[in-house]
Amino acid sequence: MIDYSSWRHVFKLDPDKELDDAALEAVCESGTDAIMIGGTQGITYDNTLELMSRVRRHAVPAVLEISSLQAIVPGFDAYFIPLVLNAGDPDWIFAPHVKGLQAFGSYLHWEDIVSEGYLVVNPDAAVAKLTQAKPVADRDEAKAYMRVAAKICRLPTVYIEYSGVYGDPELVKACKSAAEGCHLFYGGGIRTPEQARNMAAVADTIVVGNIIYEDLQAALKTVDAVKRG
Ligand SMILES: CC(C)=CCC/C(C)=C/CC/C(C)=C/CC/C(C)=C/CC/C(C)=C/CC/C(C)=C/CC/C(C)=C/COP(=O)(O)OP(=O)(O)O
Ligand SMILES: O=P(O)(O)OC[C@@H](O)CO
Ligand SMILES: [Mg+2]
Repeated sequence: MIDYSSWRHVFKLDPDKELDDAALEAVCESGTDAIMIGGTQGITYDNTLELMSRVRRHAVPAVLEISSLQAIVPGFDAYFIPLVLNAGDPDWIFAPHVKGLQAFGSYLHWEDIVSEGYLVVNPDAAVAKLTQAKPVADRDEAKAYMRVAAKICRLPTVYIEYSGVYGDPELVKACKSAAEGCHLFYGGGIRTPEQARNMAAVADTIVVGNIIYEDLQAALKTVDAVKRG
């Protein structure tokens, strides 16, 4: 079973985006705790397999955040399975999971599966549109979602997803105060060491994505900011 409890920093790589070998090596050897592969749009079996194989040249743990039944590739260290807490279309809460278990049930190693309560806070993110995410009214409501995930559903992890924009550290802090043993991931809009440090102060793990493709050197600086203070 993968031990994500000590992870402070994760890079999220998108199979639908280009990254040359030198950049990929820099990301994998950066000192980040893990590589998460995932995205909402353009995720296929082939592009996921290709990216996983390239990441596998390095020792860093590699996990898949599943967004499509058609792109579940064997060979990852663990599989993170999102359950969208504020999905407006309830089919995104359990329907693909039922299909997934029908398709893969007998091949499953449950110790490699990590359930992830997903709170989609940025209404403009692709995942918000896909799942018709209900707007999160305020910090109090975010905290209540967190309690539903941690205390009622007893999920092991929650992911506060702001994909594309930098979020509200006070909202994340409120969620953390209600997490009680549930591991809190934060992702969205981290572009500077200061943003990385600020979110790492309130979340258990920060996830850095788009900046890898926009400014690699800036992305690499977020690792040291979190891991070396
Ligand atoms: C052979 C083998 C290894 C067997 C093991 C198989 C296995 C692990 C089976 C699991 C069975 C199972 C329960 C499957 C569920 C499958 C599934 C499709 C679940 C649905 C997940 C879900 C709710 C997806 C909705 C979208 C979502 C929440 C995606 C998360 C990732 C995300 C938001 C990425 C960020 O995207 P973003 O950067 O904003 O978008 P772009 O793509 O535009 O960049
Ligand atoms: O791409 P960014 O905005 O860094 O967000 C990271 C991650 O939370 C996306 O799922
Ligand atoms: Mg993305």
